[in-house]
Amino acid sequence: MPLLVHAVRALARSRAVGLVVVAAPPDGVAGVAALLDSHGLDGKDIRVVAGGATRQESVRLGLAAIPAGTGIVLVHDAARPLVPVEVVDAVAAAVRAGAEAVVPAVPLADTVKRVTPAAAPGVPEPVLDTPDRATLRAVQTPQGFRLDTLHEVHQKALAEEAGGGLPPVTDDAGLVERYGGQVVVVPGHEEAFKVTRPLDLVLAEAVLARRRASDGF
Ligand SMILES: Nc1ccn([C@@H]2O[C@H](COP(=O)(O)OP(=O)(O)OP(=O)(O)O)[C@@H](O)[C@H]2O)c(=O)n1
Ligand SMILES: C[C@](O)(CO)[C@H](O)COP(=O)(O)O
Repeated sequence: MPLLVHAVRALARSRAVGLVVVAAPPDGVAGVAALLDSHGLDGKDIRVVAGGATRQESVRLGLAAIPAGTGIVLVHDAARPLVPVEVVDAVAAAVRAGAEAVVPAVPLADTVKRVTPAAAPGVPEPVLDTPDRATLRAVQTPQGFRLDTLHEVHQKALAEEAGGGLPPVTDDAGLVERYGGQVVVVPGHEEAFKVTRPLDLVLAEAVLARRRASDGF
């Protein structure tokens, strides 16, 4: 099953989710819609829209497809197909309980160094400092927001970009932070990792095999 289907299914399985909007490559909207249609995803309403050139633009275009009056929106990566439903539920619950922006995250296993990035790959990089690992978190998705909050920060960012302003952020919570909002972290899950490198695919296969063996997932 394609990773995208797993990612949509991970959201659709949550009782907190009523509608899933998928931002697809503009020339792939019909194909993605047909793919998702063929998988009958928990009977949830699935809409596919044309995405943008960056993640931030895709999110903004996806937001436009969400009915006004919706209270909570979760933004997920297709690249995090195995997020457990408990994480989806916990993020939605934290927004419902009053947080304006919620991020699932896990502590870091590695010590992290801040460096001056090298001009070319392989060139030694001078270390600037070592942040206290206890204060760092690796953040995941889905990230949860009040719809009005997320809409407002995306519109502000769009206006700034039009004026040649700040570059796109790498996650939506970053936009809330940029405009002074309060983001909170809730526990994420090691299985919500991002499938980016070849080794991640091996790990994803192993997680799926374990789930199949243990609960017929
Ligand atoms: N134009 C884009 C680019 C990305 N995404 C979303 O953002 C997620 C992360 O995308 P990307 O930055 O391409 O992640 P990776 O492929 O993991 O690349 P890298 O970590 O190397 O940046 C994707 O899963 C997708 O859901 C999007 O909606 N629209
Ligand atoms: C949103 C995210 O997955 C949080 O870790 C991450 O920032 C996405 O980054 P990418 O470079 O767009 O994959």
